[in-house]
Amino acid sequence: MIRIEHAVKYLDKKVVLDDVNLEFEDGKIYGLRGRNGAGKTMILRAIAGLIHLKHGTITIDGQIIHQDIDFPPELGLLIESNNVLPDFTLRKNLQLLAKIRKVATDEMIDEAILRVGLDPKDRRKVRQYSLGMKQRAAIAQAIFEQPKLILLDEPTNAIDLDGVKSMRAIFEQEKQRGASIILASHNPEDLSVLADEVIDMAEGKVINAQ
Ligand SMILES: Nc1ncnc2c1ncn2[C@@H]1O[C@H](COP(=O)(O)OP(=O)(O)OP(=O)(O)O)[C@@H](O)[C@H]1O
Repeated sequence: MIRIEHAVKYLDKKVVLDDVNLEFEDGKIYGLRGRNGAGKTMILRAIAGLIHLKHGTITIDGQIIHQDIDFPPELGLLIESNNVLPDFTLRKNLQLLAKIRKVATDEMIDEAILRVGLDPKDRRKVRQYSLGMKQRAAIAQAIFEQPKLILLDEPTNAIDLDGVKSMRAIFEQEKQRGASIILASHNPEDLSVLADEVIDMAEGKVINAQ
């Protein structure tokens, strides 16, 4: 369970999170909707522990971010800029990350790469991938350790039509596995097909009551 209480964040003297209060139950998919600049990415960054709030708290299973823990303990993350290292193969990327938490085996890594429609034996560096392949690689990175919480910012961007369907199927399977997913999307179908609950945001505020 994730609880955001009175979250306030300023950037360049502008309020980007304005007294946000939200609760996310385990095992559900939540969609964040809103115009460019509404604060969707900021919410994801805050839950991931990537920004410090001016006021308020974010509690993950009873532990407060930046007080009890630095980051959510089991996190899969795909936020905006692609953070897959471009000068390694995707397999090497995931193997390097796997050394940190030591939960993912080589089999889990290969399975994640196959699930997103890429080839674990591909010798190309991620730099040489197409835009859509890079996005698939980022999805593989977000899911390969079977995390409890998955945060996805525009996960289906740049992915072809068939690919979008299979990525949505992956997110559904992750939910069935027990993961909680919070995704920001401008794709209405991502939200209508996937989300158990949609949260509307505008100007740093949540505008629909939960
Ligand atoms: N590095 C930054 N410095 C200053 N302001 C920022 C920075 N990053 C984001 N902002 C501001 O924070 C606000 C919320 O941005 P955020 O990226 O959360 O929006 P969003 O809802 O994800 O938009 P989009 O749909 O375009 O991805 C915007 O007003 C944006 O200008």
